[in-house]
Amino acid sequence: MLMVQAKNLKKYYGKDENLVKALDGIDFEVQKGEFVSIVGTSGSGKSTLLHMIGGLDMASEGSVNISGNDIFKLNDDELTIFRRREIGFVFQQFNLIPILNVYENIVLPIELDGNKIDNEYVDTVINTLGLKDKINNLPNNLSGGQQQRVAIARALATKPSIILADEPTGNLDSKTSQDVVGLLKTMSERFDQTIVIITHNEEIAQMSDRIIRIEDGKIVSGAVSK
Ligand SMILES: Nc1ncnc2c1ncn2[C@@H]1O[C@H](COP(=O)(O)OP(=O)(O)OP(=O)(O)O)[C@@H](O)[C@H]1O
Repeated sequence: MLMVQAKNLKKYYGKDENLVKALDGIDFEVQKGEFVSIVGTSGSGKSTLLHMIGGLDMASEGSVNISGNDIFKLNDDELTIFRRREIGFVFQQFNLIPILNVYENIVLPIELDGNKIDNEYVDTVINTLGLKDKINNLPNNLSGGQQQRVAIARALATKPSIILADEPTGNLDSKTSQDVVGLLKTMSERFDQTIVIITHNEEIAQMSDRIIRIEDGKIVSGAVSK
């Protein structure tokens, strides 16, 4: 089942002599349950691409369809709700709420959406990520790897169509990075969760099901699954 489809996606910044073609005609697809990495050198357009797929910024041209929704056709309010329900974000800086404990951080997006917590599912996520004995801790009392695992649990909590992770291992040492990405892979397999990560790190990328390579705003390989 097709989960993400980008068509002729372009993002231009500035104009005339200052024109930057951050994305210059991108086409790709991600199937449900795939764990895909997007790899490219600094400035190649990775973050811009992730922001487009996540509905955080508008494209100059082209379309992004997520789980049957043409996201650039949604108005601001619809897009806000769509993001909250259908997209789980994971960032390099974890972005946990310091005054909430681990459990409260994880279930916050469910509560913000006014939904009932599926305790069995949330417990399974917490256990699989090895966070069971940490649920009452505040984020500041956790290691970086543990904090990122909480951010992953929070992203999974609403059962989104897709998880988008922007350099999720950027603040972690290499052993912890491999552990965290290994857990993302497990989550993808166990819950048939679609996951797209951006990474500079070739070793991390090799752990994914497919690598999309981007250069100068264009995809050079891996645009569709084999
Ligand atoms: N808001 C902006 N205004 C102008 N140019 C921008 C803006 N955001 C990004 N760019 C330019 O677009 C290009 C792609 O940037 P982007 O951040 O997507 O690359 P990246 O591959 O994620 O880089 P990095 O790995 O360093 O984060 C770069 O040339 C960048 O300078």
